[in-house]
Amino acid sequence: MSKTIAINAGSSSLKWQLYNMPEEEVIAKGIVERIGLNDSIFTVKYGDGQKFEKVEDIPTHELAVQMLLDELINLNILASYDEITGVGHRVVAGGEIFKESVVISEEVLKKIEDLAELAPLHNPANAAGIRAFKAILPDITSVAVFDTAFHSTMPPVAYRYAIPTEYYEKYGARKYGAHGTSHMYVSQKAAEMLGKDIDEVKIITAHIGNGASITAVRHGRSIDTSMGFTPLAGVMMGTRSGDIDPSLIPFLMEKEEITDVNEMIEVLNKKSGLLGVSDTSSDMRDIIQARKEGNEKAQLAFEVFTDRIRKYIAQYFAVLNGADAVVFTAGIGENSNWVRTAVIEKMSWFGMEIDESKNVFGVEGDISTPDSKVKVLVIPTDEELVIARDVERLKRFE
Ligand SMILES: Nc1ncnc2c1ncn2[C@@H]1O[C@H](COP(=O)(O)OP(=O)(O)O)[C@@H](O)[C@H]1O
Ligand SMILES: CC(=O)OP(=O)(O)O
Ligand SMILES: [Mg+2]
Repeated sequence: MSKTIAINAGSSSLKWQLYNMPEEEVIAKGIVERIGLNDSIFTVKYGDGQKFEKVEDIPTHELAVQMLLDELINLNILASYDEITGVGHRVVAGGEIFKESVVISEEVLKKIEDLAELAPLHNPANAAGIRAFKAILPDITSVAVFDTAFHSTMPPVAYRYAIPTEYYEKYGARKYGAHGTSHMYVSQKAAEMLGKDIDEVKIITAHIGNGASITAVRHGRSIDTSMGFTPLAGVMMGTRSGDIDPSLIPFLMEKEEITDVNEMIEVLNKKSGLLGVSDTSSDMRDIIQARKEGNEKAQLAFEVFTDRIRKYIAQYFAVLNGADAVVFTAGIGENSNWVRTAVIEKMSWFGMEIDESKNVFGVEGDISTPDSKVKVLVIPTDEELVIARDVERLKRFE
């Protein structure tokens, strides 16, 4: 038996799970939130229901990794680091270079860092996590699992932008998508739930967390997805605008006297979305609470958010020429019956109807009525498990 750790480093968080493999038994898991801000929150769950939490400033991903490795020993989860034989890291952008998971060499790591332009909020954090692990555990199998890999099957008709061809050819200016590990995992689960072979079904997957994207899946492959060249495009998110008219960028820069375009992109990445429209919060739980209290901006933010998701789902009915199921996953998709209802209730023409008695907090599985032609499914995602499986698979080739 060997232990494998899966690391999912986000722009401001680091989620991890430690497994006994190949049994896929979770030994411990944790999350470090608010990295780079004050009062970062460090949580570990282990044993039979034990929990460890501390709140202190954690300025970097390196420190977060160092702390989690220290606590594995301090909390007696591990007797020694020798028990860990593999680590898998989520990497958001793999560009056109990485179409599947790879063992991380120095050259691979350099390329991941070079791909930061395609995921400015994510790849630098992913690379920092990799470097921090390499420094402490240099000899274990280290694998990168790319968010973009599942989308590498998209046809040119989906991934090309209507801009001069030379920009695609010279710079790879195209759609890459993200959250692929999650879209793959939940679409496979959906086929199982429908009792059908993945090859026979058409599925629309809605990964709605702090970052959010919608994907059209046919024959188990991604054929279109809402995120673009970077994870800024597509539906509205917690702090990201999603699709906007690009002409707004120079217009707003002039009006606001912003001279650096990166500053403008930062506004679209970090000050927009739910936060920007509501002027209240980027967190859906706060938005739902505020709208209940009559906050009109929060109400509008909620409506724009669900409107954009509905429109992308509708688009993908056209791309797939129909679908067997729509899947909701990730923090909001799994937990918010309000969002699911708001998205689906205006889509009865598409053959979807939610059974509200099933659409409750904590539900998993089919939430549609028996008459609903297209099934509406809630499926918890598990990016960490897919990562751990890839480490196990690639270990054999080391
Ligand atoms: N019970 C809930 N109701 C509504 N939204 C929720 C609930 N629990 C979590 N969320 C939302 O999920 C989002 C975070 O999702 P998550 O998938 O963890 O994001 P990420 O991985 O991108 O950091 C937040 O907007 C949070 O408010
Ligand atoms: C790519 C992306 O948006 O990831 P996350 O949802 O973890 O921010
Ligand atoms: Mg996520």
